[in-house]
Amino acid sequence: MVTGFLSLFLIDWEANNVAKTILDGNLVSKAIREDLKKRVDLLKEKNVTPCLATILVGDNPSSETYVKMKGNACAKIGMESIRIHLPENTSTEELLEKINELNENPKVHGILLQHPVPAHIDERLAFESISIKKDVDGVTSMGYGQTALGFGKYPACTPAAIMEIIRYYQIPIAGKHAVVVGRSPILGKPVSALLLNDDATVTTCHSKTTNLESILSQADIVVAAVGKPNFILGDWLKEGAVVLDAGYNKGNVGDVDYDSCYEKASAITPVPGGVGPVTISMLLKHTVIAAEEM
Ligand SMILES: Nc1nc2c(c(=O)[nH]1)N[C@@H](CN(C=O)c1ccc(C(=O)N[C@@H](CCC(=O)O)C(=O)O)cc1)CN2
Repeated sequence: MVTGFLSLFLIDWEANNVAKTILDGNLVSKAIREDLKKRVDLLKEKNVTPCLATILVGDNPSSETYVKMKGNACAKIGMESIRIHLPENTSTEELLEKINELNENPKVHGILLQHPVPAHIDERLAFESISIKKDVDGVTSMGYGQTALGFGKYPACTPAAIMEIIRYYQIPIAGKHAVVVGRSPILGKPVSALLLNDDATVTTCHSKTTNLESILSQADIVVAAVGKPNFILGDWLKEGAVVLDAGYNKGNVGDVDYDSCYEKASAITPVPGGVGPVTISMLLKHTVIAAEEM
């Protein structure tokens, strides 16, 4: 029997129904990078320094920031990085040539081609030219296929980050209804596959989906990967849903309207400080694995 202040507190707790968890990507990231630092030190004792090559084409300021963040993150845990910055007018052939050089460079364990590339470049062809052994960003069709079949070594990094956050916070997914909003090749499609592989019942929604709100109202887990700022509203959610916001819109704004979704959710990732930092940690992790397996 609970009496007094405690009983009032419990009634209030039950009335609000859900305890909130802010899914802290910086915390998850810190744990991953601490482990990676130790693994990098061990590799260095064997004269192997994990090395990530990043390729940026053009002058998109956000992409410049992300590539810089990746290079800095490598340095912080003792990894090497090679930063290649190609001009906006680079041709597809020139880009393929550069990727080929990196494929053949034995010092390089992982290759990242920053998306998006300028419109005149065939991005798919460029992604496909990355050696599967060095596809630490999970962008090749072979990498995606392996991920979908459940034996991929390097799933695309944002989907991998979402799964890592789910694991870190021990959020149950088997038998849960996960709704992914977005179907891009390096986000919506692979995260749907990863959730399915972990026994969620997955609905993938996209721009032609009718009744999005009604589908979302049945979701236990929502992954927002739509690329539209503040798009998902709290009113659309089931009480107690877990919300993972993979949006990275201008001004560090997510795809989820945080304040209204926070009210409804039992757990939610913020932007910034949610999926983003873990995405970079997964890229480092995949590169370290590639170096370990060399
Ligand atoms: N080849 C790829 N291109 C792109 C990917 C990718 O995974 N592979 N993802 C996105 C952008 N992205 C990485 O490239 C990315 C975006 C945002 C963050 C991040 O940590 N954001 C911070 C805030 C940023 C800041 O402080 O300025 C956060 O959310 O806390 C990391 C990676 C597109 N392209």
